[in-house]
Amino acid sequence: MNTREQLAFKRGDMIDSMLALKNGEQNPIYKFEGDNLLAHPSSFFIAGFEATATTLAFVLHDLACHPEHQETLYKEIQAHLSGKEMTMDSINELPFLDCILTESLRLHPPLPVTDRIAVKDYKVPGTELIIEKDIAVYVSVNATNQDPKYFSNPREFIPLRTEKVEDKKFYESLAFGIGPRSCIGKLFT
Ligand code: HEM
Repeated sequence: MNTREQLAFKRGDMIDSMLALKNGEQNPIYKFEGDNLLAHPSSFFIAGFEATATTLAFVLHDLACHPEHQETLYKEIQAHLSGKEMTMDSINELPFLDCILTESLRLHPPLPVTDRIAVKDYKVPGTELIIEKDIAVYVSVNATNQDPKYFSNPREFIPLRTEKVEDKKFYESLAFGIGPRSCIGKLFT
């Protein structure tokens, strides 16, 4: 960041955004400087790197176990990308690749547990269980992603799933979490 600032060189990337926050008007409660500033790119790196690497490893594993899907994906890539520059937009036009990633993430979520803190007392419907305010709640992503209520043959790798979105409580799966604190990087992936 110091080097970028000294060279006054802009790339429109995250470092530029961090410098804009550092040099902009500061909120006295949370100042974008020192460790506070450093924490943001660090959390992006930590949150993004391992999860992406694990996802890719499992996608390759699933494709190796299912050569028929590997062949379909290969043909899709050839048809759309052969002889063209590979860009974010062109990669986003590969629907079967999306299905492969989504299904692999459903079966092998790199973060198999997500957590929240109850903001108020909550009675779990249909039970006598009360989750009290301030209690940490851990949600098993694997249990939801492999629940036969939402996914037929849940342990099978089926990229072209036919469940209707309206029949499911969750669109796709919980691999990127859910709600306002869901994964900020999911659109990059
Ligand atoms: C396939 C790759 C990835 C998977 C499966 C994944 C999964 C997740 C999950 C499950 C969460 C917790 C969400 C929740 O509790 O509801 C999360 C949070 C987060 N992820 Fe990812 N992630 C991936 C890639 C990335 C990348 C590439 C970045 C950064 C560029 C990133 C940055 C973050 C950050 C900053 C959070 C915390 C969000 C918050 O607390 O508001 N992730 N991710």
